Amino acid sequence: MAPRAVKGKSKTHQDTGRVLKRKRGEDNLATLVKQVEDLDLKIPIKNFSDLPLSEPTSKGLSASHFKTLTDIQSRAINHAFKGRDILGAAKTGSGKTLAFLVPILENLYRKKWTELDGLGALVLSPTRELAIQIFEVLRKIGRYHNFSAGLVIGGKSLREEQDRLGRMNILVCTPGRMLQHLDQTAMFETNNLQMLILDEADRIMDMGFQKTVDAILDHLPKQRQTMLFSATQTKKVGDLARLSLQDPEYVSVHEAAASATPSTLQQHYTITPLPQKLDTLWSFIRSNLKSKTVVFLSSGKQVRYVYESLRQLQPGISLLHLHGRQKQGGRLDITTKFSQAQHAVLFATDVVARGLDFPAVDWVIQMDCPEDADTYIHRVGRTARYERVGRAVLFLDPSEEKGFLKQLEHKKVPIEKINIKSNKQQSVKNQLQNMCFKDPELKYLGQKAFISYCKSIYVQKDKETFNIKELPLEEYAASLGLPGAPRIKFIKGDDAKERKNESWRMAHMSSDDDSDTEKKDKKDEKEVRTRYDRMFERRNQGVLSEHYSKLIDDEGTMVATGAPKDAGANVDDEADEDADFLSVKRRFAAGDADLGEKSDSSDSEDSDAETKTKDARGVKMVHLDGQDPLLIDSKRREKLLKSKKKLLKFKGKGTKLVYDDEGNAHEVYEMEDEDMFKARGDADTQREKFLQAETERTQQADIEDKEVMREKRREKKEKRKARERAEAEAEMSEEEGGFSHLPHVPFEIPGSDSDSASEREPRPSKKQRVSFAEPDSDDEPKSKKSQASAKPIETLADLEALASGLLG
Ligand SMILES: Nc1ncnc2c1ncn2[C@@H]1O[C@H](COP(=O)(O)OP(=O)(O)OP(=O)(O)O)[C@@H](O)[C@H]1O
Repeated sequence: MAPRAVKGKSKTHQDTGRVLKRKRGEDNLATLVKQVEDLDLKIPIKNFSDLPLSEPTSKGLSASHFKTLTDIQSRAINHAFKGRDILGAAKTGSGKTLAFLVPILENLYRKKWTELDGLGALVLSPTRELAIQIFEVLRKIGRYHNFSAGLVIGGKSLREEQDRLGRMNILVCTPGRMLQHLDQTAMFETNNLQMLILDEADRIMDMGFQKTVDAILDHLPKQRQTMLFSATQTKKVGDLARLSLQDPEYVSVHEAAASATPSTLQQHYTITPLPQKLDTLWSFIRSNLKSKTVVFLSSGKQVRYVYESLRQLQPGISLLHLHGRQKQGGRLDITTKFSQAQHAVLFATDVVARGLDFPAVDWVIQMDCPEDADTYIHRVGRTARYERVGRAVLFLDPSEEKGFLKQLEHKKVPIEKINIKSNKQQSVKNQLQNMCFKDPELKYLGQKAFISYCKSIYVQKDKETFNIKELPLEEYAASLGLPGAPRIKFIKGDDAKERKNESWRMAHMSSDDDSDTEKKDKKDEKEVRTRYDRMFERRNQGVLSEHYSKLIDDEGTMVATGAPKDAGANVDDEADEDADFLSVKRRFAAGDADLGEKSDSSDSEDSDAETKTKDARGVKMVHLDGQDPLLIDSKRREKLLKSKKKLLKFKGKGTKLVYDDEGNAHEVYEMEDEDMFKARGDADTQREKFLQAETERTQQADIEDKEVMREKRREKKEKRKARERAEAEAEMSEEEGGFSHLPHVPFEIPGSDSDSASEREPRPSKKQRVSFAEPDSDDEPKSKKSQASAKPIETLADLEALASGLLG
């Protein structure tokens, strides 16, 4: 008996303690709400400790070592606390992220937001990398809160995300994926949303995202708090109207400042004619091996080529590259590697131009001129972040100088001209040419890079700065190591014709010359062709050029590739070794099949549906049922054609049949007997009837779906009310001197055991704390450490695992 009495007594004490704790929590919350109401917006706040903050946020901020507020934080957070719509503009690296994350946590906390309330805040980011970064900061400072938070950026199964989305309080996402969920995830409701945040707002509101963002906005309640942040803020009336902003507070930190860029940033430009850019970049990298540098290029293809080619030249510093076409896992690995590196060069497109906070970047090099001054500001903002120093250099072609400097001046960007020391300039042109000749893949990348660069110039709106006709394209192609400027299809008009003819004329220049014609005839007689002849025939035959012609001297040997002259003498030997790889005879059309004869039996292992032949000149061909013959013009192609899986592509998909009871095969959809069809009335009436029946069916389904949703909502509400009633009763009994067995912990997220909200008990007996797990600071007690600690995120898988943990 006695032990039971002790146990009963201690339980009573526990319950009383819990009730008191809850009461204290309620009182603190009421005080917090009052402090926020009384907040004087005119008094700037210096320290986070001076802000009316909840305990979990205060702890999260100090554990992340944030003590004093930056300007934008000091001017935006208090307005945001009061529920105002905000247009926040501040220089790059000035701490805009916390300026919206702290209000998210605090505003939801003061509203006692729980899982049952659904989505409370939505943060939109233009890129996945930025979304991940924002989510990580949220995890850090929100680690002591109980909100559930999720990252929705695509790159993984929609189904997996769908299951968890309905239980999120805070979401950080990219617009495309968000819209997909809003359209397709039945249990995902946003009608309770309190806050919408657009980071890099001007980018999100611009043309590229316009339709997606408008469609997202259609799903969101009009009554909400909306906050927009960017270093280059939009104030376009149209944009503000689209977002239904209500009397927004324009918080601009740098509007009155002398410059739009951080004062700790040194900015320079150098006039580098297009054909010298790569040499200049190489020279820069070679003389800054102990630096961390981001190099911006205008397209993913440019990035790939510059990365691949310079990597092969082994500059003595680690090189990385990042562009939007890479797989998400790889992208995350690269950002992590670059963040952690002390010295490295990252070649990137504008996918990293905005928002990314790589630590300690020394240099930003803009090898390709950005499309406008805003993009320039964001790019250079990857260095000189939060009071650190940094340097930026912009490479300008002489034709770009006037127009672009005007733009920069207009945007208050202070920039000075510098010259490259000629004794430091190294040329890689010859090496690149050599590499491109040896490696057709590299040459191919180079050609793609060339074309995409030209395209990027051609599509620019600012014709004062970007004029493709003023660019020395032939020399530029040579500087990339290419044997001539690839033909550019998108340049229309007379000019294009000229170029095309020029290119053709160059390619056939030797045959115009009598002596060369003689040699050519002799050459044809003996069928002796060099490796390079074959290489040029193999790919991009339209690319033959003056440059290539120059590279081949009268004897047909190579002279100008940087390779020793007698290397040319060995060319034929090498060519023999590589005969299969290089014996490409694309000029024989596949339709020339009747020239062919059956190949020998060694090829007979291939499927029955295909037969192999050789044409009169020995080129192998594969004949597939009912298809034009496919040419085997290289080893690679031959291998490809041996793969049955790959051959399926050429064979068509086959037809699906269904069998009736007698075993007769039928098409899945067969034409009905015409008489029977007519017997049922004329086609229009039948169509009408069909449409009507389908409309009724979908309407009925819609009604049923809505009923199910209503029922689920009703259940949720009832459970919530039941819980509140129970809490009220508990308090009553406390006041009456009794105690309650029902503990109350505000902002609790129910445990992860059950899948749907409707299955969960209104007050789970064992609660699972869901926190923004993060390695703890040393000063935390051990027990708490275990709650909030997690291993640092290194891969996408880690991040996903973490998100799953949060989403439970
Ligand atoms: N109050 C603060 N105290 C100390 N460091 C801070 C504070 N606020 C932000 N920082 C740091 O400053 C850096 C830049 O912050 P953040 O990424 O939020 O800048 P931003 O204004 O969003 O930049 P961008 O315009 O490039 O997106 C980060 O490393 C962040 O940790």
